[in-house]
Amino acid sequence: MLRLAVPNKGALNEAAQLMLKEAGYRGRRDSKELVVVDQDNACELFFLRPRDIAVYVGEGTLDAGITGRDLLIDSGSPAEEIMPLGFGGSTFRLASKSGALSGVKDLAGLRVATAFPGLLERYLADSGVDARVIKLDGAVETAIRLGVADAIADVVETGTTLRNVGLEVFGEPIMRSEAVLVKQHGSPETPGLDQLIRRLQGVIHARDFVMMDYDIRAERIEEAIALTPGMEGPTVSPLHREGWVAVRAMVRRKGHQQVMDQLWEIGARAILVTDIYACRI
Ligand SMILES: Nc1ncnc2c1ncn2[C@@H]1O[C@H](COP(=O)(O)OP(=O)(O)OP(=O)(O)O)[C@@H](O)[C@H]1O
Ligand SMILES: O=P(O)(O)OC[C@H]1O[C@H](OP(=O)(O)OP(=O)(O)O)[C@H](O)[C@@H]1O
Ligand SMILES: [Mg+2]
Repeated sequence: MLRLAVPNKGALNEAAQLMLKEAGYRGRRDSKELVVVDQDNACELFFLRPRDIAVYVGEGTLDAGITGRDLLIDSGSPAEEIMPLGFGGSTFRLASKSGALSGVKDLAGLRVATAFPGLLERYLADSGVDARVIKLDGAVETAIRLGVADAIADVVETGTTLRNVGLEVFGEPIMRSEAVLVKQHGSPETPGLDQLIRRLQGVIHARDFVMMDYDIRAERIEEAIALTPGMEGPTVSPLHREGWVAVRAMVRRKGHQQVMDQLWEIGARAILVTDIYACRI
C-alpha cells in the first residue's frame, strides 16, 4: 500500500483533499478521521499537521506527502519535492513597521520573530547578516507591537494581515511557496507512487486546459491549427457541409477567450468551450 500524508487542517487542507478526490482517491467522512484506507487504490491516507508531513516522509515512515514548499525547506528534513501542485501559493517575506527597515542588511543586531526559524536562519546566513531569531508558533505579526521583535519573517498571501497591523514588507521575497508533493530524498521506487503522480498531473492539466470545438472553412485550417495546435495536433473531421471542417483541441484555460476572438476573426463559427473532467496526457 502507498502511504500518503495529507494536511489535516490549515491553509492547504481543503485544496489538497479536493485534488485527491478529483484524482479518484477516497476522502475522509469527517474532519476527525485521522487515517483512511482506500482499498480500491491500494493507498492509506494519513491526515497530519502540514508542518510535520516533511518529517514523516523524510524519515521514510510514509512514502509521500502533500505540504508547503516553505514548510519542507524549514523542516530541514531529508525529503524532496517531486512536483508543484498549483495551489496554496504564498511568499515568505520580511516585514517591519512601515518605513522602518529597507533591506535584509538592516537586520544586523536586531531581533526577527518567525514560525519558520529553519528557513529564516538559512536566509540570514546566506545574506551574511547576524540577527537574533525569535521562534514563535504563529500570529507573529503581533510580536513587534508587543516589543518582542524588531521585524518578522512570515507567510504573505494577500497582505491583509500585515496591513491590518500597520506593517510593511521590505527586501526581496525570501521564497515563493506553493503546495508540493514530497518523497524521501533518494528513496527507491515505491509501488503506487507513479500512479499518484500521473493522476495528480492529470488533475492539474484538467484544471489548466479547456476543450475547444469549432467549425471552419477547410481553406483556413492551417491558420486555425496555428491558433489551436492541441497536444499531438488537433482532431480535424469533415463536416456535413461542403468545404467546412470541425476542429477539436485542448487549449490553455488562461487566454482561451483571446483564442476564441482570433478564431472568430479567421471565420471560425460555433466555437464551444467545455471543462475537462479528467485527463491523462
Ligand atoms: N493565507 C495563507 N496563510 C497561511 N498559510 C498559507 C496561506 N496561503 C498559503 N499558505 C501555505 O500554507 C502552509 C501553512 O499552512 P498552515 O497555516 O496550515 O500551517 P500552520 O501555520 O503551521 O498551521 P496553523 O495556522 O493551523 O497553526 C504554508 O505552506 C503556507 O505557505
Ligand atoms: O497575507 P494574508 O492573506 O493576510 O495571509 C497571511 C497570514 O495568514 C497566515 O496566518 P494563519 O491564519 O495561518 O495563522 P498563524 O499565523 O497563527 O499560522 C500567515 O501566518 C499570515 O499571518
Ligand atoms: Mg498558519
